[in-house]
Amino acid sequence: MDLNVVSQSGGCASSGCGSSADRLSHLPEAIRAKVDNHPCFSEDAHHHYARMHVAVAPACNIQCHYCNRKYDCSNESRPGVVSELLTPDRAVKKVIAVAANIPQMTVLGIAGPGDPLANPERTLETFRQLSEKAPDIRLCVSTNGLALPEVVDEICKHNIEHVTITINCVDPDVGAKIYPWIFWNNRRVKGRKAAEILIAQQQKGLEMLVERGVLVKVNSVLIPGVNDEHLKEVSRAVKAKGAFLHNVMPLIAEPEHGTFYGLMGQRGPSNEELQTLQDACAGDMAMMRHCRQCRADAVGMLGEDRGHEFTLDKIETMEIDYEAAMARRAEIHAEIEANRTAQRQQTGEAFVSLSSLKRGLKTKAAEPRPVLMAVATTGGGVINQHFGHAREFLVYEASVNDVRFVGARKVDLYCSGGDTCGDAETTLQKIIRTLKDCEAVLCSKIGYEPWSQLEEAGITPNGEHAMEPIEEAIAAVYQEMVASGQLEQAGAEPQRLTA
Ligand SMILES: C[S@@+](CC[C@H](N)C(=O)[O-])C[C@H]1O[C@@H](n2cnc3c(N)ncnc32)[C@H](O)[C@@H]1O
Ligand code: SF4
Repeated sequence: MDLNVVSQSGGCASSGCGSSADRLSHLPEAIRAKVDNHPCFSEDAHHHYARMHVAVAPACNIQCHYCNRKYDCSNESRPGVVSELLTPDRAVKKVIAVAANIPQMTVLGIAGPGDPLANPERTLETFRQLSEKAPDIRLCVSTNGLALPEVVDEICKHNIEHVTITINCVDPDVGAKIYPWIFWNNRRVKGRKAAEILIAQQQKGLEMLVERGVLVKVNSVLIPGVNDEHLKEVSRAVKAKGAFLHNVMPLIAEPEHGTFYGLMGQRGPSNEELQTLQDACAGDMAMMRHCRQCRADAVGMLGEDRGHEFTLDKIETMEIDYEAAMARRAEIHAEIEANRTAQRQQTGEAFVSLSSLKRGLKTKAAEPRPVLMAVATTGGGVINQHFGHAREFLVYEASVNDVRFVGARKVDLYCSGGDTCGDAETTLQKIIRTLKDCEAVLCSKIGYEPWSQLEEAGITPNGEHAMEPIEEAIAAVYQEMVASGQLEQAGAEPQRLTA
């Protein structure tokens, strides 16, 4: 997570080399303690800790042109999608079962499938029971913000320290193109007026939460041609009000989802468009780039879904002693933290080496160009996944200044056995297209076929850094590339590493 600029923390500004874990160290202790093991609020934490959502909130008080909660597919990971709705009692049972079986699970979020605050009794009852029965789990909630100001105090009563508000605009003319209606004071309000009310409530809710010391993440859906340029203004506005993090997410719009945008042929942004906008907003605001746009009943590490292991029939049969589970969880968290410290030290050494490379450059123009590299990992902050088993690749940008995470890219599984058969493009070709702007792919192992096709496409496969911390491995590969002279920029003085 790029935390070079952090507003709610009191305005920390750092620059120069530093791993994502190190960047957390610039935060005031009280804030670091809140995000350090929160996979959605800290990029570094998402390598080590898991989250879950419980689907207790079916209704919504507004309509967004990109949302249709009726369309469900159990194989699909997308916001608003769920397999089964839960009562608060059942949700609590499920959370306890998951926490006992997945000790890395530190966060329980309520994010739908509708709006949690349009279902206040169900949402608050779930939080009330959990804060009593599972006090070691962080609670958070995700909302469109319409009902937020009225429930802020109630939320704070349940010890909720993290809230996400979806803010797609601060201009009602833009809002009128995203929201056809809201339900407000027992009637339906449409068009510009609806957007005006929604925006005012969101901004008021944000201010109230910040005043009470709650960390606020703002989600914005990037809708090309509708709010793309406008999101920079949104970023500035929410930063000024004290938001902690801005998460610009790509619109998902397929005709078969039955949404207005899907049916109208509205497209989502490309990876490049998303990254360009995130970079443009980053000057003003700390950006989240590791969001996986989870289902409203997701369970596990970000990017994975273990919900099928915890269906109602399965949890009914589980006998859990949560006192004992809490002790075990604490032990495992201590192990995770010991590993993170060791990784931080290793990565720190690689960054010292990058810094000396930068100092050795004669001029700015002589700097080797930055490159993108993709990584296959199952978590733990290390390169530990076979190329063929990856369902997503994490993409990092390496330069002489830094190694920074820029995003996760989903792919179809290469080793699924059902590749070519009649498709115009094979699974491997699709993966290569997804990674076409990357210079290298780092994984634990890779087969002969993908190796040769990646090379042919100009992407260097690399299996030499298995089990190494990700950022350390990337820094090492980058330095090898610089040493070989392959990253020299046109017109710049040639640079060679001597060591
Ligand atoms: C399903 S919503 C639930 C919480 C709440 N109702 C809200 O909208 O903030 C979770 C997040 O997914 C986003 N989302 C929903 N449908 C989406 C889509 N088709 N494309 C991109 N983001 C979407 C929402 O904007 C929101 O930020
Ligand atoms: S506010 Fe959330 S649940 Fe409601 S329509 Fe929009 S995305 Fe869907």
